[in-house]
Amino acid sequence: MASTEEDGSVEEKENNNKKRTKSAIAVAWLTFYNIAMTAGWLVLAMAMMRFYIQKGTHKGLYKSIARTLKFFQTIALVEVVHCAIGIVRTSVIVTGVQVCSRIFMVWFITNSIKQIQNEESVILFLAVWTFTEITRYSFYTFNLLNHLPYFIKWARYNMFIIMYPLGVAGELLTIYTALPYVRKTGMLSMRLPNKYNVSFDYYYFLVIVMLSYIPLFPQLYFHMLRQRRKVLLGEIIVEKDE
Ligand SMILES: CCCCCCCCCCCCC[C@@H](O)CC(=O)SCCNC(=O)CCNC(=O)[C@H](O)C(C)(C)COP(=O)(O)OP(=O)(O)OC[C@H]1O[C@@H](n2cnc3c(N)ncnc32)[C@H](O)[C@@H]1OP(=O)(O)O
Repeated sequence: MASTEEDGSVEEKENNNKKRTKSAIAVAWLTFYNIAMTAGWLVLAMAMMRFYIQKGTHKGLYKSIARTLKFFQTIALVEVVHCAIGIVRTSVIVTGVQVCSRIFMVWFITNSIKQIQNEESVILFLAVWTFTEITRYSFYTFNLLNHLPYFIKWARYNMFIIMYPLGVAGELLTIYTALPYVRKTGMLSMRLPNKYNVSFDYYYFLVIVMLSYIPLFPQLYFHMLRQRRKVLLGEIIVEKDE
């Protein structure tokens, strides 16, 4: 009996040690990840400002930062994995929608349709994303290091109130501007007859994407409002299990 109890406590200790080691690894990885992402978006911010100061126009700005933007925005897919394996307490669905819609904007809209790259709406969503991500990743970094300045916490949970609608406006305007080019060129579309016997019209797909902002965006926005109440006002919020 005594030995069983002893075994039990050894096992328990081992499990606790494992949990501690795992969370230490998770914390180390997240700290590294968030520092790298803060740096990446800071580089983007500086590149955009330098371009604008030197050239005095936004024309050509997207092209000049496209590679860095594609790299750091695509890497953000890792955040869906963070949620899925449980190292951050965030919904996979909320994070998935946020990250995938951004990746879609970057790769399948702005990168694929050269004619729209100089639109003001592109600069609008780029500026908003950049500001948001610098704030968000520095918030996570300082939080993990237990040295979170209040102004970063304040900015993380207040600026989105304006930034989210502005970012969405930039994204929707960009897709809207892309529609005539997509219709004219028939890009990424498949018309019948073809050997796969499949028809796909990218133009209508984009219309559906635009419409999908109506049910999806409020969910992201209200999620952030709930997070805001929890973090800034200390409200206890019971989230439904997924
Ligand atoms: C294929 C075609 C798809 C087309 C889809 C079309 C539909 C699209 C509709 C959607 C529109 C989106 C538009 C969007 O792109 C526009 C913009 O972004 S504009 C700029 C403004 N944006 C924002 O402010 C972004 C706000 N969103 C977010 O911050 C996140 O993405 C979100 C997942 C929504 C919310 O974040 P989260 O739930 O993680 O909240 P918290 O930050 O409070 O964190 C919760 C806890 O998790 C910990 N955490 C999370 N991530 C990390 C990390 N990287 N490192 C460390 N810790 C992390 C965090 O600390 C919290 O922990 P705890 O509760 O323990 O304190």
